[in-house]
Amino acid sequence: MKSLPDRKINFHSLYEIVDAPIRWHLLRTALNMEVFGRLETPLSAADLSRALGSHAGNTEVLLKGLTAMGLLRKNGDTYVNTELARLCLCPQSETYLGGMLKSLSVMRTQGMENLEQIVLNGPPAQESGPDLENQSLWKEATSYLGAYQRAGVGQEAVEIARSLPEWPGFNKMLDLGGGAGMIGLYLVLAHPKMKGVLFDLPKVCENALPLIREYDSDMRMQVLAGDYNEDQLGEGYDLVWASLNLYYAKKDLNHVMAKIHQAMNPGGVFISYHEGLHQGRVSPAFHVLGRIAPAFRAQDFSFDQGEIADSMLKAGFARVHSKTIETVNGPIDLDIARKKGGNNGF
Ligand SMILES: C[S@@+](CC[C@H](N)C(=O)[O-])C[C@H]1O[C@@H](n2cnc3c(N)ncnc32)[C@H](O)[C@@H]1O
Repeated sequence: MKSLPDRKINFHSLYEIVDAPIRWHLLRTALNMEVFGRLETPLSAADLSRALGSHAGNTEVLLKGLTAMGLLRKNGDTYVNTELARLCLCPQSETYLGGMLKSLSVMRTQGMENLEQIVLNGPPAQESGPDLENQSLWKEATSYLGAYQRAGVGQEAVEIARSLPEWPGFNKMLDLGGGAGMIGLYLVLAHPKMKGVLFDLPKVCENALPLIREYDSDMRMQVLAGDYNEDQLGEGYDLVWASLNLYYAKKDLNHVMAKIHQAMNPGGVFISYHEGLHQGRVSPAFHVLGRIAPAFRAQDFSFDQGEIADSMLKAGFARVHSKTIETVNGPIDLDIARKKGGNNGF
């Protein structure tokens, strides 16, 4: 006779894997139907369904699901946005992340519906994912990148840069591949005198400039359009900031790094903010999984831990200090490089 297994396995994490797409379907549907925009003030499911022209019963099911996910609060018969939904999911908010989340979901899951075929046969013969070197894609992304940068990433950059002993002496900074340019703008406006330059692809700069001017009446932030693989980056920088954008320099990272080094003043500081994969590229999970769809298309573009720091040293930076910090973008490696000269003692 067989005996029953004498084990008590905690397999709850497997349910969470099954549930993950459910959460996204609920959120995507609510974003598409502009549910959050209407729940700034409390509404019952019946009132909301009248406003949306939707099925009353299923509108209530949707609202209950969003409440269970912590995006709405239920009070009696009415539903209202939580703080997170109010700030990040209402289209009228300056920190609306709905556009970015929808675009991320496409980038992160493209091709996954045929995953068995891809695992069996290898990457599709024709590239099927978004072309991340396409200027138009980044141009369209500028407005949602701006909201993302205003939602805390800009302030995070300020905290990092302000903790540098060189901070008070900075006069000019470069936000390299900065997209909407808000991170550079936060840095510049947090400093009494520093001016800034956003460097990005020409079509992106066209969209970024009016966004920057909304906040920068003194014109402390300028825009320099170009491709960092081909063009010069300007000169005289005391601080260079590059976050989540050096992937497109990967064909020859050392070449771009040498240009960054050359564009900086003696004693200048270069802060790189990128993921660093380790343990044979299986960790951190957030980055491994977030970029696994392109990896299946043979476009595994994430950085290894130490890759950027090595390139900084090859380019002639005197010293690199690296550390991993927890961010809204998961664990991020900060590689802080110093150029010889100035008052930094190298
Ligand atoms: C993921 S966004 C990151 C934006 C910003 N640094 C941030 O952290 O929010 C990548 C940026 O790199 C820029 N980029 C891509 N290829 C580039 C190139 N060859 N030269 C300059 N910028 C480039 C894109 O236009 C886009 O703005």
